[in-house]
Amino acid sequence: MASDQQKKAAAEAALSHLQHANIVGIGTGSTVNFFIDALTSIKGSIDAVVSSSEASTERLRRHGFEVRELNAVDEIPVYVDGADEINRYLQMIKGGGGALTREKIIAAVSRRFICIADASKRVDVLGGFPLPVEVIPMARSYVAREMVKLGGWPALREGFATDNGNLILDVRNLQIMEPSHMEQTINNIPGVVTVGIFALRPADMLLLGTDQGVETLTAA
Ligand SMILES: O=C(CO)[C@H](O)[C@H](O)COP(=O)(O)O
Repeated sequence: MASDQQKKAAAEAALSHLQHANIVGIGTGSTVNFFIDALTSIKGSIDAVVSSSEASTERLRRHGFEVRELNAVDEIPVYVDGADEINRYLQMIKGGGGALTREKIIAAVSRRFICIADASKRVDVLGGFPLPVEVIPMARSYVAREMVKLGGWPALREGFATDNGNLILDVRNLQIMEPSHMEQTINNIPGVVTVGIFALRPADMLLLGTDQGVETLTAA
């Protein structure tokens, strides 16, 4: 099955895990785009959505969803988002689309985080995918040097600014054996807005599109 078909199958499977949530948190990326499209079939049962990026907001509005500011909601029952890599503990690397900061904030507010992904995203050790780090522009070189001290090879994502007006360093060559520790270490570097490791708040459930169908995984 092509990866797009796997993404679509995982996205559609997420519909049956919303459990009548009145507010749904929406991630960013091509898998989430399939989810947004599928969500239209139950639009009537959702009061509003909270979006993690301008791109998702635009798609949601086009489909007629009410997009609510995060500050206007107290709690989000369920958040659905993709991942660039995910391990057996449902810890992830995210940020391939550059929306990692807003994604991490919405994940923190949400009661349940459902990750939807194609089979290629499932890994034993995080770090094969270049780790995105959102940085304040004036700290770019300093943070890059700090990444080198950690053994990484940082590269500026050329011609890209996040929805928050910041830059992204994509860091290769990191074998992330202790994701929570690495998440804290990198987040503590002055100038880092967010690192794309989601380990301190992992997903609660993974819906993985595979050639054999959609597998449902909870943390090992
Ligand atoms: O973290 C993300 C965006 O910041 C995405 O969830 C991640 O990049 C996966 O994207 P896709 O569904 O297109 O493979």
